[in-house]
Amino acid sequence: MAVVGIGHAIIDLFVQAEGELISELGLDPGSMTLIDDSTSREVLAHLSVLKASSGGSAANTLAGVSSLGGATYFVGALGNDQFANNYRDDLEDVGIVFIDNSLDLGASNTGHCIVIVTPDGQRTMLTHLGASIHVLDSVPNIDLGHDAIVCYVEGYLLDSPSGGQNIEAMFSKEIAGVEYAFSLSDRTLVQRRKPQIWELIKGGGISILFGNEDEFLELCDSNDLLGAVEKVGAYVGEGAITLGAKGSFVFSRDQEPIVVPAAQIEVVDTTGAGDLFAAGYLYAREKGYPSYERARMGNICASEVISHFGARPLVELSTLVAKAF
Ligand SMILES: Nc1ncnc2c1ncn2[C@@H]1O[C@H](COP(=O)(O)OP(=O)(O)OP(=O)(O)O)[C@@H](O)[C@H]1O
Ligand SMILES: O=C(O)C(=O)C[C@H](O)[C@H](O)CO
Repeated sequence: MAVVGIGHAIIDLFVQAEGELISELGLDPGSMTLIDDSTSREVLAHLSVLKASSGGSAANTLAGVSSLGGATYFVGALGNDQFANNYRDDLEDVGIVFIDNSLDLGASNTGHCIVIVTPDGQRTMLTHLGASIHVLDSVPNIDLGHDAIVCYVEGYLLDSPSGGQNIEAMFSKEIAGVEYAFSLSDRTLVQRRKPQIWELIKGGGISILFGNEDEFLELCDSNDLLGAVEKVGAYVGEGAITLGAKGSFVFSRDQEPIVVPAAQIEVVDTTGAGDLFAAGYLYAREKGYPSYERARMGNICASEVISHFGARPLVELSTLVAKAF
């Protein structure tokens, strides 16, 4: 069994700032906004970077699965710069096999994300996709010789040129032993790409759907989470909705939805919370645990990543979860 993640390969540049900066920049707190290179330079000229590290939503999830002990592959696209070398090294260091799916042979910069963390631990992101947008230039081969594969696709990819089309092509092609998981990624992304997301959902190729409460409500144009779950559950067998400090909510065809409380933790930086939740959930699922335990492992993994700056775990998650399982 292995987890294959497909996502934007992004270097995260963390800065700390007061909430006023978010309003000065005209941003929606907690959201991800796409920016071009020159805007990125302008913003960075006024800020000091506290920490630069490898990120990207799906890759963060794989770092979590790998730290729990699972086999992982990352399909992405990097530029021709030092950031690309660092990114490759970081993947290798945590045991993730990199599959470069780019058809772009020209020199370009690796994608980066300015992650602004405010005193409440909330993160707001400005992303310059750079070379990462080439990840779905073609439909990747994810048939990697394992008897079972969960292929985890981040919703952010719908912002890449052939993203929607090639995700649909992947989801509609049945491969023995392969299941697809999809993450809604960001409320504003759901707003931008709603018809495309519904097409993917209604196509029936998604086995597991991840997202936070705002993303699910936005997707269903609703204020009622149970109603949203019913709507989505008609097409998707299983899903997990993260609820921030309230924990997570899991649903599946076989049982009533359940809420699983969050770990008690001092929040420093919420970047990667949803990504690491997905890591714990997928690993527990791979190990055959029932829904409640999948979400409980997700909550524990998320609690580690939000207790420090950065979107990747700083401790071995296998050791951390061993205390609770
Ligand atoms: N304040 C908190 N206390 C404890 N756990 C938390 C807290 N905030 C988040 N978590 C954990 O992280 C998980 C994901 O959080 P959240 O619902 O905020 O996801 P998200 O919005 O996708 O996060 P992000 O987009 O920052 O990755 C929650 O299900 C919970 O387990
Ligand atoms: O915090 C999140 O929701 C993330 O998905 C993390 C970022 O997308 C990622 O690290 C940016 O590179």
